[in-house]
Amino acid sequence: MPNEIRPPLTDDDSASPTRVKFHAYPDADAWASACAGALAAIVRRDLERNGHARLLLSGGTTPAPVYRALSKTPLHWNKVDIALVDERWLQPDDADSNARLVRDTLLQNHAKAAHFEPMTRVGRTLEEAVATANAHARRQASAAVLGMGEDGHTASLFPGARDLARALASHSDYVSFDASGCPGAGAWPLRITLTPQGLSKARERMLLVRGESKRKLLDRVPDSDDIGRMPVRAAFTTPGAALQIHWCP
Ligand SMILES: O=C1O[C@H](COP(=O)(O)O)[C@@H](O)[C@H](O)[C@H]1O
Repeated sequence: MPNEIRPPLTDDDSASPTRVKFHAYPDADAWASACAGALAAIVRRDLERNGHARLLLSGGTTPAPVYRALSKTPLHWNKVDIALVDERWLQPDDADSNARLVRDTLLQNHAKAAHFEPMTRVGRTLEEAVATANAHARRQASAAVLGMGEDGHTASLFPGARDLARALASHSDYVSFDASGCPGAGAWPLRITLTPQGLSKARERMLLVRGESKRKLLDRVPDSDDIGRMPVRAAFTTPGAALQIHWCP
């Protein structure tokens, strides 16, 4: 992957420590409850200020305990929109879809009343799904909740993918993404993903990370100058809200 790929909106591509805050917790329970508390505070603030709130959520394996904890928080969930940071090109109820993860973990308990916008729908083409995600993205997100894969991907921005440069440079909030040949994409190479352009608009930015190997990976991000190999760097360098990293072993 060439070195020259850069996020489009970044004047200064150095990952400034002033824009990144690292929160470490002793265990998964403390981590989940603190992250859920931080998200609840963001939602509450936007409900008070604007009368509505909107969260962009990642899938994968990491965030489930946070979403479960958040689902039990009493909020005016009927005024909250839940959308996805990225999705695998699967039917909306597929067990491996990010929509299913959000439904099974967050959209329970109090949070059942939230309004969910899955990206995929039976009969919807990939192009229609991307267009719909971009139309919904006109409403500013209260927060974008990101994850990070062991390969350094975030959202569905995969290292070494042929679509990466196009996604990083896109002026759309969401794009389709072909991650064929990227081991980190698993059995689901075709994706829809938030771009740095979309990320730049979120009022708050969180990165949820667990485990020692990912912590070592995180430590390497500020010194990595190759976003093509380390797309999570976009979370550090894209202008906008500071990046709040929440980590536990
Ligand atoms: O495929 C994906 O992976 C990332 C990271 O997932 P994890 O299982 O390592 O937590 C996730 O953030 C993204 O939403 C998902 O589509």
